[in-house]
Amino acid sequence: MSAFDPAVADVRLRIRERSLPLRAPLGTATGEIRERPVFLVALAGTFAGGESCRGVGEAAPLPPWTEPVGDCRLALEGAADAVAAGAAVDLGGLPPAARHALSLASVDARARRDGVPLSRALAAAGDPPAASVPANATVGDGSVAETVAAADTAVAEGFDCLKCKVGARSVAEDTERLRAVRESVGDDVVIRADANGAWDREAAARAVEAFAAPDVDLAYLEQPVARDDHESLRALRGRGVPVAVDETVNAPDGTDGWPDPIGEYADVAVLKPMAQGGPEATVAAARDLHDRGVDTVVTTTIDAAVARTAAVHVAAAVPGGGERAHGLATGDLLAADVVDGDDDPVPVADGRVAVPTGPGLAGDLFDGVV
Ligand SMILES: O=C(O)CCC(=O)c1ccccc1C(=O)O
Ligand SMILES: [Mg+2]
Repeated sequence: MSAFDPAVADVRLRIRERSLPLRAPLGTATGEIRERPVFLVALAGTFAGGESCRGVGEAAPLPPWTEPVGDCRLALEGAADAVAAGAAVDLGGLPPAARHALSLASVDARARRDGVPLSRALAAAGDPPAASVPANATVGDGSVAETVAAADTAVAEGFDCLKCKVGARSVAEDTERLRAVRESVGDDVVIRADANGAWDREAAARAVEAFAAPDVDLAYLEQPVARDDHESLRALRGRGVPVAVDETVNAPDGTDGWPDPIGEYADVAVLKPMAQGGPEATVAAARDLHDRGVDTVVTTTIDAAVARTAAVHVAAAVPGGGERAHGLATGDLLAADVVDGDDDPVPVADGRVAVPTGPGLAGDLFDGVV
């Protein structure tokens, strides 16, 4: 009997820790991201029906979206020890990145046993997952010239949606950056901005007013104010720029702190599977949000290829997931990954990612990485 999946016998859990440097630091309003610690986990055992059970998962902890790396390591080591001792592991009691790793390994194993892609296993029964999903390019903080150069490169690569980091400099400078990007890329490209909670209500209101102007034409502004400044989120609605929430709905302590009713506080919810505790929890949250009139955009926390591939399956399975761009073009931000670029099962081509069609995450592609 498995510790965290009652259908699995003789269960074993292997963990491998790595640290993946970014090619260049990603500038955000809360500092630079330079390196990503990741834990790869392999689940092996035997299903009750006698079929072999193999699944791969990943935890890529990143505060404040998830628990710190040390807590994640302890949680995973504790789970592996419990599994080895035949004791129960309560996935719900683990912090989100550790929970993501184990629930991903578990759903990958079940989808591989059933011979269906992870996206199919995650989607609602009568609702086929998207075959491909659009992705936005992620443009870090930088000077006007650097921002325009990054935007132009992304558009030349085929992206028609850009997400620019803002909030690291003044609202006036960010407006200048976005206006210059709009001027350079033209009217057919969707531009989003992400302030990572940098502003108070007054600065955010100035930003919204400036970004609503036709010479910027922002599609949405992500996390303009601090995660728990719910009333400012509500006050910023309906002023010409849709509001997206990220940190507000991706906190390590779960959904308890979400503003309610969420539809009064946000037009769009950015869901990070790594912060939501796994693929299944993320799809469930997206369905709930959809019922409340809030669209979901799925993004990574700059994860390694295992969790990035899982996020692509999740994006394909959420309601309307094939129709809007997701934050899934983060593989190229890494200087090294757990598979070579040539083996990446979810490359971005022309601004889209094809959803892998093999069983589970990507067939047995990741079995060697743990
Ligand atoms: O959404 C994207 O384009 C990529 C993901 C991204 O921006 C991100 C990556 C790591 C940590 C936080 C964030 C964020 O959305 O704030
Ligand atoms: Mg964000």
